[in-house]
Amino acid sequence: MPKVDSKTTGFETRPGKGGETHQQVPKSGPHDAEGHLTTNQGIRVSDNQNQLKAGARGPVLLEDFVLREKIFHFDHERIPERIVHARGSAAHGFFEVYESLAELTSADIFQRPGERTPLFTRFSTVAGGAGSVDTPRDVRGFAVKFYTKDGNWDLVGNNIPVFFIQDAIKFPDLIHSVKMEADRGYPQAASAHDTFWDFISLMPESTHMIMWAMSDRTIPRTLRNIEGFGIHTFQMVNAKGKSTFVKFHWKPKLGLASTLWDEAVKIAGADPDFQRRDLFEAIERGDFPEWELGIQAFDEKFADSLPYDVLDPTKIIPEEVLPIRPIGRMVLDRNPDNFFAETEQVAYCPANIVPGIDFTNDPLLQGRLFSYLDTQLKRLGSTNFHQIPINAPKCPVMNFQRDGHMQMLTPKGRANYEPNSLGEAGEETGPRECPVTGFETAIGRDVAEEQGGKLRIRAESFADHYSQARMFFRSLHPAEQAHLASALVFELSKVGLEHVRIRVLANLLNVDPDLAKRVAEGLAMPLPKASPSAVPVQDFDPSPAVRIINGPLDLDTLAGRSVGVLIADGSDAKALDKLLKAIDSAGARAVLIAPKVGGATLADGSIRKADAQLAGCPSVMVDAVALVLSKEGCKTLLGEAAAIQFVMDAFGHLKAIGHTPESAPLLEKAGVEPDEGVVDLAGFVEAAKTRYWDREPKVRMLA
Ligand code: HEM
Repeated sequence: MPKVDSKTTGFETRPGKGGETHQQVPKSGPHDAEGHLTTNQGIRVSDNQNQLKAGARGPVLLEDFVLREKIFHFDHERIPERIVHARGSAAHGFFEVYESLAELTSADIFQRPGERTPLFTRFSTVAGGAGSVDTPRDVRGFAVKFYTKDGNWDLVGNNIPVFFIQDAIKFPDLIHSVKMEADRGYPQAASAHDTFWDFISLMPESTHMIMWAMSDRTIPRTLRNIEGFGIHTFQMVNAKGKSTFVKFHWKPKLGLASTLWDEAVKIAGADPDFQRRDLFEAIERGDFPEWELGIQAFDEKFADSLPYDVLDPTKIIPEEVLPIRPIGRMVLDRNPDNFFAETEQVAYCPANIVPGIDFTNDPLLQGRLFSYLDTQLKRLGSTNFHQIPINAPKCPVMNFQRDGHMQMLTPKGRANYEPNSLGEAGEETGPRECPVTGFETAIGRDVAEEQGGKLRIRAESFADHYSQARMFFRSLHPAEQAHLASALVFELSKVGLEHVRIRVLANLLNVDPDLAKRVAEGLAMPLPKASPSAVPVQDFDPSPAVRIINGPLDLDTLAGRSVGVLIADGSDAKALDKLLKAIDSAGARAVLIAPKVGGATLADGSIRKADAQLAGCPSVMVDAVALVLSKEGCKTLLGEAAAIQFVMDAFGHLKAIGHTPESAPLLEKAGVEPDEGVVDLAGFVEAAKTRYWDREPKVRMLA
């Protein structure tokens, strides 16, 4: 008998002759409504379970256009993934400007206080393929497409304010070296291998970036906890044509937070989509991630006063030297409707700028201006990819460009060129240029330099490769310094070529002799002589703003974080509810974890459903843990390796552990040596707002 399953589908479910399931529009209709499955030509399909055959067991007929179209489309579902930044997660949102920036820029987006501009932001890792994991040690891409009234502006940055190379001509070499090695096809999404470090060891200009890349910045806890940087110096140009140099900074409202390396490795196994899931779920539950956009604005005189070149993308201007002016905020408040249509097909391009913003002569930026459009033609298959909804500007687009693969528009009339005089015959003449509102390239500095000869050289002002690397290392919290040194030991331990390790050590000596010594000891290698530096290394003042721990964005908070609450049969319902309420009030998300996903029978006889099964939710998935166990429940878990590991890892990853007195045997079995981060349930929510860095030397041998 057909079954009407109206609650879930509104369709009738009936078995076919071979026992297969057919979900069908009810025979009684309505047949004029939506809900009918069709081919791409709009032909309604009567059977989506069986091919057209000659006889029930006979050969398939070539005329089965329903089958052929379906399989044809499926066969072509994959498109080339991005050559870099292939794995990404994205969301829609808006930018809201705080005040008019008319004195700096004529960009429409920055004129009217409080005005919102829609945007689409994609975060990514760099080296791994589209199907790789979320938590390798890697730079995170931070690309924002602003759909302004004057056209699309793309700010295509990273979560690190500097880059590996100074000249775009080295980009293919850099990426070849970090990707899977050419002959063996591994490692995936990892820089810890010979070819990457071989290249780096020969590129002293990468030293500053290597300091950032080996720091905790490249193992962020979530995508909601990263900063973003435009990296290059750009220009803002006001209505009078006056230009000002700017650097763009995104500051996360939830602060900066990282994982420990051991934690990142374990997350990769427990949930390869950890950061993608986190972003998606936060937005789904209305916990919208937010960043503040700020600028460092400066003139040529200031630029000339700096001991480094502002056109060099391996340098920062420390916030202590030039404070950041907040200019607006970005809120991500809507997930994509379709991953492929939006996250995959979005095409960011640093060349997409709007009147009021302009490039500089940064040689890395200049090369990027060519690369993106070129690669996107290959990736998206047509010059018309700007018409894909996620890429299409939300302002009028009118020109005489025509035709091409996958042209979606149907321009009318004869005017596909200009100048034309078709208007005189009463016909449509099409759009025309506008010297008043059209994009004008800023007449910036370096005009004199541009009049020089054609030179394939690197500017001498780019020659200091070590002073800022030293400044960065010396600005870090001691725990971060130890992580950085250990990361170098880890990566170089995976490098089989000894001469490469020696060359890296020789470069590190220029950064900081103590760092080089720690890494050499960690590798059990003697220290070589320092490599030559093109210019003397300088001791700049430290920049505490680059720190995570105890830095300006190290917020003691539970907001936006997650807490794993372990329960088992016999747990106390009242204590549990009180804790859950406190976690919720602190702005965090409680994840109820039990040995079985169906839940646990609490002491009062009630059944509490779990959010996750213990074996499938190790403590690396959460920011702090609470053990709400009864004596009996705890006793049972003493025989469960997942429970012991849960506690052991939480302790080893320096997380707060709240617990009932009855949970003590589990702490003991997990080797927990109580400290100020191991507390009773009453003190837990406060304790859970931070990690316990002082614990680290007791649980880990760091370099
Ligand atoms: C400051 C230096 C750089 C930054 C911050 C940067 C950032 C990014 C980001 C965030 C993406 C991913 C965009 C997305 O989510 O779709 C990306 C993609 C890409 N980048 Fe870069 N990049 C840099 C340097 C370069 C250079 C020097 C080149 C080449 C000369 C380059 C070529 C590419 C290419 C080809 C893609 C793939 C684009 C696509 O398929 O849509 N990048 N970059």
